[in-house]
Amino acid sequence: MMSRRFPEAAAVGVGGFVRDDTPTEQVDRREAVVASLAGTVRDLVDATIRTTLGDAELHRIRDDLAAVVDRLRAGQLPGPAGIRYNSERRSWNWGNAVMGAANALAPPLDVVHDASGCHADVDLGAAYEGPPGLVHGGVSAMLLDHIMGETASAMRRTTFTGTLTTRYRRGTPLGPLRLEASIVREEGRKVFVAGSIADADGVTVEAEGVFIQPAGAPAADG
Ligand SMILES: CCCCCCCC/C=C\CCCCCCCC(=O)SCCNC(=O)CCNC(=O)[C@H](O)C(C)(C)COP(=O)(O)OP(=O)(O)OC[C@H]1O[C@@H](n2cnc3c(N)ncnc32)[C@H](O)[C@@H]1OP(=O)(O)O
Repeated sequence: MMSRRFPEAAAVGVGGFVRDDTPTEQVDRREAVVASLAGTVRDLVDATIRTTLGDAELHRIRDDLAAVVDRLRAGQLPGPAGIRYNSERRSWNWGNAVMGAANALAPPLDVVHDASGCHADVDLGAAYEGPPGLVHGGVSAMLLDHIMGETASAMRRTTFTGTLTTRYRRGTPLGPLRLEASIVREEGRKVFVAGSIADADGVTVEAEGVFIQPAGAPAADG
């Protein structure tokens, strides 16, 4: 498996874009496997939060899980997963906090690029609670940061969050939610993006963000 820095990443001084010539079909197969594992770990997180079992049983379960962790540790990357891509332009970032297929902490967000920007439908459970029954404000900001960042990047350029402003109009209930984002305008290396989270009754959080193409990164249309 060949590995070298993505030239654009080197230009902007950011590591972690790694060329990886695993064929797409093999990447897809592996992604399904790690996503299935992460799905079960996500169930584990939810089950752990909501368990009412007694202390002795929880100690036994903890020991069983510690043994599972040891099995996973038998083969590990030396650091975080980063973003990998192959010559067919298939890229994968399985550790990403918001959409990483292998990351049980990620809801995960399945972002769809559409004509006006991006949207995603997500169903947030007990692990994302802040106020009782409501989504943690930091989680809302994290999900918006991601979908707005993907919108700014538009699958063709690197942008980083410069400023993200969120307005929490009312509590966001746990359960099914819709995220949307679109580009408002661009000024040089700055991309201004609007985003929102909505439940069945309408918008709960609005956001504005300035996403910046780092100096040295290729021009928007380059
Ligand atoms: C070949 C294609 C490849 C495509 C690859 C696509 C990959 C897509 C993959 C997956 C999508 C994932 C989506 C991710 C979503 C999540 C995003 C995050 O979580 S990002 C992590 C959090 N953010 C940071 O850690 C940034 C840390 N900050 C910085 O790195 C710098 O401060 C940076 C880049 C933001 C600005 O640095 P400077 O050196 O470029 O900035 P200066 O030259 O001083 O300013 C340029 C302009 O920007 C304004 N500016 C600078 N900083 C600003 C800020 N913080 N807020 C607002 N404006 C700012 C300035 O006023 C200036 O504007 P004037 O040109 O004068 O009009």
